[in-house]
Amino acid sequence: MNIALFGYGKMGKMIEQIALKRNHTIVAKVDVDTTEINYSEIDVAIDFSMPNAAYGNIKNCLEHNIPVISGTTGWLQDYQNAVDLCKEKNGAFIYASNFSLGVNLFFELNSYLAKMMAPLKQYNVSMEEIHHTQKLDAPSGTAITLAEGVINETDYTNWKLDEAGEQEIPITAKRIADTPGTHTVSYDSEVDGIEIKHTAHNREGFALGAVIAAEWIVGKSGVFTMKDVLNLS
Ligand SMILES: NC(=O)C1=CN([C@@H]2O[C@H](COP(=O)(O)OP(=O)(O)OC[C@H]3O[C@@H](n4cnc5c(N)ncnc54)[C@H](O)[C@@H]3O)[C@@H](O)[C@H]2O)C=CC1
Ligand SMILES: O=C(O)C1=N[C@H](C(=O)O)C[C@H](O)C1
Repeated sequence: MNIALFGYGKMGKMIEQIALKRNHTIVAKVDVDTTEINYSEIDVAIDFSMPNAAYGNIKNCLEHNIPVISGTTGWLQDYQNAVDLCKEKNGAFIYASNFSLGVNLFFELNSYLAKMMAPLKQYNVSMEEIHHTQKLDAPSGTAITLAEGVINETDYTNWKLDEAGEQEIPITAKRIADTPGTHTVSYDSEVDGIEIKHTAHNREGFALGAVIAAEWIVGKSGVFTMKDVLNLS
């Protein structure tokens, strides 16, 4: 497969390594200073760029009928526009806040636990995410997906960074050097606590998941999620 990388930073470079090992060809490495892109040779685009760049990259690819995988976080105010454009162009698009298999299993576990905890009003939920110090957005996309998973199963209505109101899930974002991504969901009562935690040891899991999603989407049309790719419930 001919892959174009949009964003050639930490993730772009890791995805390149994994893609080459899986016998794909990288036909473009598009970064902030790229002036020309030959769309005709691209089978699929993988965007891990920046919050202010992701939607523009996705739009350009969909307008050139290129299927797009996006892992960039912090641009979701434009997600619905991407969905609408994808449908209008009969294109193919996946956004995932986290492409790793482990986190996608963790999302399922989070929803299952939230469903069990929903009637137990003596427990309050909270979340913590820890990432490296170069991360631009907070809270992480993964923490937002986890919060949405809890909101779908409980009476919580929203999430909030730091101090939260009555029906809101408080999310704490910490920035510590060289931390690829750690997410904890906690339920606390006066007498005990329950925690589930996912720790990324490096970026390989994210990159492999993105390449698997790219392999999966070629030849399809529609807006998909990692649940579709991994065939999860
Ligand atoms: N969904 C997932 O599984 C994961 C998502 N991420 C997200 O992916 C994004 C990238 O992460 P990193 O590679 O760690 O960041 P990074 O800062 O190392 O790389 C981002 C790259 O995008 C480039 N860029 C800026 N404007 C651009 C434009 N208009 N077009 C193309 N490239 C442009 C930057 O110059 C930089 O090289 C972040 O939003 C991060 O939160 C990161 C890891 C996993
Ligand atoms: O910026 C990162 O590094 C990561 N970003 C994603 C997020 O915001 O959840 C995924 C992963 O946690 C690493």
